[in-house]
Amino acid sequence: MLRISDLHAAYDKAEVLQGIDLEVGPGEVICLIGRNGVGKSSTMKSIVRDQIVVTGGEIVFDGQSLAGVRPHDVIRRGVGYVPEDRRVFASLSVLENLKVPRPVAAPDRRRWTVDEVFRLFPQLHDYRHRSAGVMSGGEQQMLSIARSLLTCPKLLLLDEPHEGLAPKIAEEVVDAIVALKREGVSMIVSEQALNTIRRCADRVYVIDRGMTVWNGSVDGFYADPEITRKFLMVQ
Ligand SMILES: Nc1ncnc2c1ncn2[C@@H]1O[C@H](COP(=O)(O)OP(=O)(O)OP(=O)(O)O)[C@@H](O)[C@H]1O
Repeated sequence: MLRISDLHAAYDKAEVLQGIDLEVGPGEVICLIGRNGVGKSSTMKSIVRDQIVVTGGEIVFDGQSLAGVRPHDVIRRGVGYVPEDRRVFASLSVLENLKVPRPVAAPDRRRWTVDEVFRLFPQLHDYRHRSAGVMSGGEQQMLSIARSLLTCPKLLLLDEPHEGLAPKIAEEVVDAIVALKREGVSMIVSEQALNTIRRCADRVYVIDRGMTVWNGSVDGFYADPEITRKFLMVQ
């Protein structure tokens, strides 16, 4: 579904990605792990061409290169993106936010309706007439995921989905990720919480200094304490 080979990417002249290789298969959930600032968000931004410039390597989605494809066309092709800062429209109500995505005519893709995303996130239904800007961080995260589902993604990119959320809300967001996995949605999740990795990941990629330095199964990840020591502990 998605293959990234030797990806290099830069903000202005600062090259922050210097060799990312990864693959996501249909229905697969992979977690990107690594210390702060190693390039997890930048990898996702490179896929959707958000702020960053790809300077080398290749990103192939659904058999087609994404080189030169404009950000909104990447979304139209079936990549859903939930950025770390959520980007809900603060002055619009929950329902109005959910009406923003334009319907996609793609018979091969799972279509999501507003009612279905309300079933996934019942709080959003309760608050459907409330302004998004006054909702809590967790509710905004749910709204951002729900809105992105309405673009009927084949692949969903979730950047630190429960960053800064209270534990109970964070758990609800993880429950939703697990439910989406059951629905067969492929996902790349930037994740630090080991509990979440155990619950949803099929495979893990460890990123360090803009490069993928390890990948393997979740069991393989936990079986090798050296990986955590070398790439995840703050030095
Ligand atoms: N918009 C930007 N302009 C310039 N540099 C940036 C920008 N966004 C990120 N960077 C830099 O790129 C590098 C990689 O950052 P990135 O956000 O991808 O890391 P991360 O692994 O997602 O970390 P975190 O977990 O802290 O979000 C860092 O050195 C960061 O300072």
